[in-house]
Amino acid sequence: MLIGLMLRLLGEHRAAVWAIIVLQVVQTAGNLLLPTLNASIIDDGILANQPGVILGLGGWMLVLTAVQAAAALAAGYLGADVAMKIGHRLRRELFAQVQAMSSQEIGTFGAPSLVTRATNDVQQIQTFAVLVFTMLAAAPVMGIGGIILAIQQNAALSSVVIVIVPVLVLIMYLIVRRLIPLYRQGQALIDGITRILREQIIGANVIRGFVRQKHEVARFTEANRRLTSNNLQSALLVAGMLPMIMIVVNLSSVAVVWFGGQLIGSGNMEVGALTALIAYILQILLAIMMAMYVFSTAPRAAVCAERIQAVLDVTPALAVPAVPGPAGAGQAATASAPVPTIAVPAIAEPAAGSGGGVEFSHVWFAYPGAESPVLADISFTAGPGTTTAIIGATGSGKTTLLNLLPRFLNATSGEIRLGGADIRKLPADRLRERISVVPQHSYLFSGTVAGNLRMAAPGATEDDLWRALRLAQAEDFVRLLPDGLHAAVAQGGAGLSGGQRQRLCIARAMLRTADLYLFDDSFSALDYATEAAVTRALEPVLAAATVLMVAERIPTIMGADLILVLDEGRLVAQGTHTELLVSSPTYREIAESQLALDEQP
Ligand SMILES: Nc1ncnc2c1ncn2[C@@H]1O[C@H](COP(=O)(O)OP(=O)(O)OP(=O)(O)O)[C@@H](O)[C@H]1O
Repeated sequence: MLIGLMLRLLGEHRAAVWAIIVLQVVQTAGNLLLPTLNASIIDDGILANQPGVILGLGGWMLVLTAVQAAAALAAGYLGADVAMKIGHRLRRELFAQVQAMSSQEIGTFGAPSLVTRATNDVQQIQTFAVLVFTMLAAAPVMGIGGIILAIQQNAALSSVVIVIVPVLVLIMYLIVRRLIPLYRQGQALIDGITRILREQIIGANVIRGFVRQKHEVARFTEANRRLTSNNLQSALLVAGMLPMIMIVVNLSSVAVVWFGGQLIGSGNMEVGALTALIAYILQILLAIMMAMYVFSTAPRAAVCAERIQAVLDVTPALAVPAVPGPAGAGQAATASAPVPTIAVPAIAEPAAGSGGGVEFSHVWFAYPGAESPVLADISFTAGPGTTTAIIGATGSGKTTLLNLLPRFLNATSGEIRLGGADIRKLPADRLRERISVVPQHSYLFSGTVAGNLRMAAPGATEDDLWRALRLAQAEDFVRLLPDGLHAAVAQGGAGLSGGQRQRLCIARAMLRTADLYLFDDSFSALDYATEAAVTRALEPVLAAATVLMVAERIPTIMGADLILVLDEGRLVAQGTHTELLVSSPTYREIAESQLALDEQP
């Protein structure tokens, strides 16, 4: 997985990667030549009393060192540059993928894990790439070159390497085998701690309100302890590797000096040759250590690569297939739901000027892994220029039904038509351009009031923005903000009241001229008078469009052309207010209970 991912990412940096390899070869070759020059200085210069040789070879050593330093610098710079670009690309790919994923798909990973994958995991891959460029590229040249040059100095003494290498490889194998599960567990623990932190920051007031600080501190402390313990275990293993290697390396140096000393004593070896041989053996061992270090970090990078690839491998269920497959393609998880599925027709252009009439025909929907469908066999028609209200108990599937239209969720079976065209045949963006949504939870983004409104219509003028604010009864409070349209809005709209946020969301939706407007309980935070003012203002603007609105309050919906009554995912009745009062016991029950509440003193 790691190799596959790296090869794919390095594809567009081939020239830079080759340059890094060449530069590493140059700098390592320089490293390898230095002991031979040094041996010549000792044997042919110092011992032979030849100052000219010492100066000449010393000069070459200086030149070589300069070249080596320049190559190392250039390789380091290029390596870091390519690694950062890999990280940049991975983050971009992950971001685009998360944008394309449906809420169910995001839910399977969890938002905190996706954040860790796009930050920490990418960082691990980046760090690994730097190590590969700096160490792994140099290690083979250094190791193989060192062996050749060591044998050249003395073949018999060089055989010490044959003993050491398997010992070092065994040490590395044992440690890496233990590291892999630890790193895998470590990344999951980071996900966990991110999730707890996120919940505690977002839900700070709930925690304080229920005086649960102690419990939350204990929860965080436990997660923190487990992460620390995991990190300590892996750090200890990596740290323990170095002394073990050093023991093996030092013992081998002692052996070389011992046997080399005897060879010099018997006149079978020069002093310079022994110094060079020791230097080469150290270089061979250094090469092995570098490779071992890279391999000891590889398991963490491999785990991260696996986690990143798992996200990238998701085929977003909402992506419009080039050649459409069966319903729910890319939505494998829904296959287990006990609902029928049908084939998707081929992509076709929607009928031009067909308006925004909505038609549901035997639509079913089940969340992935759910035992029973949330929506069952829903059929209704909402003509252009009409308002259709959806009412039902909490959890009856109202939001789910609305979410099917812009394909935030894909129907498991059945057909939904907008303006006569099957919505699965339309590219998601084109479909969504025809729809304007006021979501149940009024979410605003960090920026300004104008920036938030222009999400719906980037080209809107300030006059347009004020007009939309006026429709949503939001003009007055925005005028009172210190910078008006340019007042800062915090993430999520913190700093604004629920009603203010809701009115800004309504204004945002009103900026878009759409065929279909979806209001999901969009007046719930408004008082009766404001709600009545908003609906009055919206009426002429929405006259030609199709409006689908979820609402809890009977007065909000009683003027609707069609009211759908949902009960546990089933459409139990449809009609106008007057019709339903007669024909639907469920509707009558809702109406009577609200009336009773309203009449209470
Ligand atoms: N992401 C999800 N995964 C699994 N089940 C879900 C998910 N979202 C909602 N549900 C379930 O689907 C059912 C319908 O939810 P939905 O939000 O559509 O109801 P609703 O009628 O809009 O409720 P409310 O009036 O409380 O907003 C509920 O039983 C809920 O538990």
